[in-house]
Amino acid sequence: MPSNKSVSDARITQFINCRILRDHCLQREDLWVRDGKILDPEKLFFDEHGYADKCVDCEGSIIAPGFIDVQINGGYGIDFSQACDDAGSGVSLVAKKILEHGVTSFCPTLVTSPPHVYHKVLPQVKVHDGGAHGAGVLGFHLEGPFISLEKKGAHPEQFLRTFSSGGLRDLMETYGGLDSVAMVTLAPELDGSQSVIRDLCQKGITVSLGHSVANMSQAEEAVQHGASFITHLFNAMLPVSPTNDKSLFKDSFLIK
Ligand SMILES: CC(=O)N[C@@H]1[C@@H](O)[C@H](O)[C@@H](COP(=O)(O)O)O[C@@H]1O
Repeated sequence: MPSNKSVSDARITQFINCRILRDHCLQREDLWVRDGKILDPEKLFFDEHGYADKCVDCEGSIIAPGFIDVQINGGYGIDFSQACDDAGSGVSLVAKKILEHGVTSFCPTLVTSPPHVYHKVLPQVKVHDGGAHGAGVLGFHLEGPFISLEKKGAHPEQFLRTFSSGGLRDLMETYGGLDSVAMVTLAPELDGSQSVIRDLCQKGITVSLGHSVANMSQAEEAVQHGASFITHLFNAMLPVSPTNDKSLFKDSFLIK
């Protein structure tokens, strides 16, 4: 019997023989979907008197939300931070491969690089949805170059920058544009960073704090200006200890 057309014309799919994550464990249950939305079977049967139009046998597979990878620098022989002519193909290859590992969307990430790398790579990749062809691209994650010299970690020192031209101008000179950018990692203790955080957030770009020697009040101010993420927590920031009230780490609780 088909779905109840008086409620909706959209077809209903029933996934059977699958395991779904509920209450912290995998449970054998059917899953009902209409128009991309999971349905409550009780409402479907008793209120709507609806039934599935299509049945899919999952043969014991797990149905779970996809992973979102917000920091991936490349893979499968591709380095996103290379200024090449076919950056789009590199991103597409990685998008296809990571789908096999359950990643359904991601942010191709560039480490601290000279301006010509951003100018070359960023325009070649557009934000797009995922599908059977590969994971969706949420936009670039630009990790640096506005980070702390002291906590540069593996990032090349010669390309680090400060907001010496006032903020937004430094961003534009360095990155060339922000159209395909989803996230920027920066150190909030750099002069001018607070207005940059506000400007980025107003453009819908997520600001992540990292590679930083920020103290508590600098991190707190960054959160107030819109920062909402921390890049590789514990790594490349001041250490935390019972007597150290300076670490950015303590502010991760505020961000949460
Ligand atoms: C503490 C530190 O410096 N961490 C960096 C990280 O910021 C960077 O994203 C990654 C790139 O790795 P890749 O160059 O091998 O892709 O390298 C290191 O893990």
